[in-house]
Amino acid sequence: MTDWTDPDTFAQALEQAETREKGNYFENFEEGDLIEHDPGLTLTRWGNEQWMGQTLNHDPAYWRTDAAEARDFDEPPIHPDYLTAATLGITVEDLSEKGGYFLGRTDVRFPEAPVYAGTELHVESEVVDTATSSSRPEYGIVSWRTRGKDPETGDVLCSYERTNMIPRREPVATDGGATAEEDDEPTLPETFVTPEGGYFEDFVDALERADAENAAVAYRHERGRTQDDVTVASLPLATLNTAKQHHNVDEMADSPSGSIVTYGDVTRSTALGHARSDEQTWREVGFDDESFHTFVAVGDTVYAFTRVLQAADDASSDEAGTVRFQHIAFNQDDEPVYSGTRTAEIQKRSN
Ligand SMILES: C/C(=C\C(=O)O)C(=O)SCCNC(=O)CCNC(=O)[C@H](O)C(C)(C)COP(=O)(O)OP(=O)(O)OC[C@H]1O[C@@H](n2cnc3c(N)ncnc32)[C@H](O)[C@@H]1OP(=O)(O)O
Repeated sequence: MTDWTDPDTFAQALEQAETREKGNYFENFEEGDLIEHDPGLTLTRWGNEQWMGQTLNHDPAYWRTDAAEARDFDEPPIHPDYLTAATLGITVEDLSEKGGYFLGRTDVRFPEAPVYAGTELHVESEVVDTATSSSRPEYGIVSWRTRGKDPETGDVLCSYERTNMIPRREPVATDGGATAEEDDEPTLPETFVTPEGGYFEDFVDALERADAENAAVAYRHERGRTQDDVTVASLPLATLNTAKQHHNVDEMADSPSGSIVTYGDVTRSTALGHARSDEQTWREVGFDDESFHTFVAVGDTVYAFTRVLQAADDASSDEAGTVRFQHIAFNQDDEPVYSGTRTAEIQKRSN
């Protein structure tokens, strides 16, 4: 009788067998398609704390009841970074498990009301754009509008538009992409101003000083977080993110990165954690123009750099003001790995 586990026999069996594939190719997506994602998860306090702890998001309002109550929360809520990562993680099986790269995201928005542990997350996505990648014939570029909902109330808890490169079943002829233009000389302001503290007034004051001196409010944060198996593989899996980029070393050996890479939401949340450690965050409003510039892998260290763009006294609470930042995550070689703008309400000093 044939022993199917004999190595030579089994090698032949593998050659003959068809693979039951996962995920979708570029050709499977058509503008207007609405996809309801089967996976869903209950946002737990454990998942929240695991995410926040590993990404150095230590805002006490998300950890301690008294600090939560001081911010008008009933209890420590689910952190917006974990909510965003879970909303995206659930979509990967349908949208991007086939491979390709998470290029960017914009219009990330949260409602004013906090989300609490115990909420079940249901997620749907709509294909909003499909485009040819002129530089990479084996890929197309797909954008989706995704909404994470509380099925009990129907409330949208997190929404955004995300863009990925997605492998094509059949490569197409392309024009090879535009040739890179010569970069202009960088024209950075001569002076960088650093806020003296982390309250709203400190950002307003820094912007006023920068305006008077024709300078920028820009500074780096000291903390760094080296990527390890937990951040690269465990955190995305905990959000049901099935992208092989994060947990299949064997498959990734032949990819441009050569190995598994950090989930984009871990990279950005880590950089944001560093930035938030130097401010008095009141509430996250949203994120725009997020881009992932290059891979982050096990052994790389994620640092953060912040520019303060704008401040306005128009927050949802009298106790805070609104500040718009640009955050840039960078690695140990000073290469930008992520950038995005963030609108957040920052606590006022008087409180
Ligand atoms: C969840 C998840 C995966 C998943 O979801 O399952 C993940 O977490 S995975 C980890 C996080 N992720 C990364 O680690 C990627 C980091 N990144 C890179 O390693 C490089 O970026 C690259 C190798 C991908 C490309 O490298 P590159 O070829 O040199 O890059 P570019 O030429 O800039 O972009 C090529 C084409 O994408 C267009 N393009 C770029 N950005 C945007 C955008 N924001 N919106 C719309 N189109 C965009 C561009 O317009 C060009 O289009 P054309 O092909 O038509 O010219």
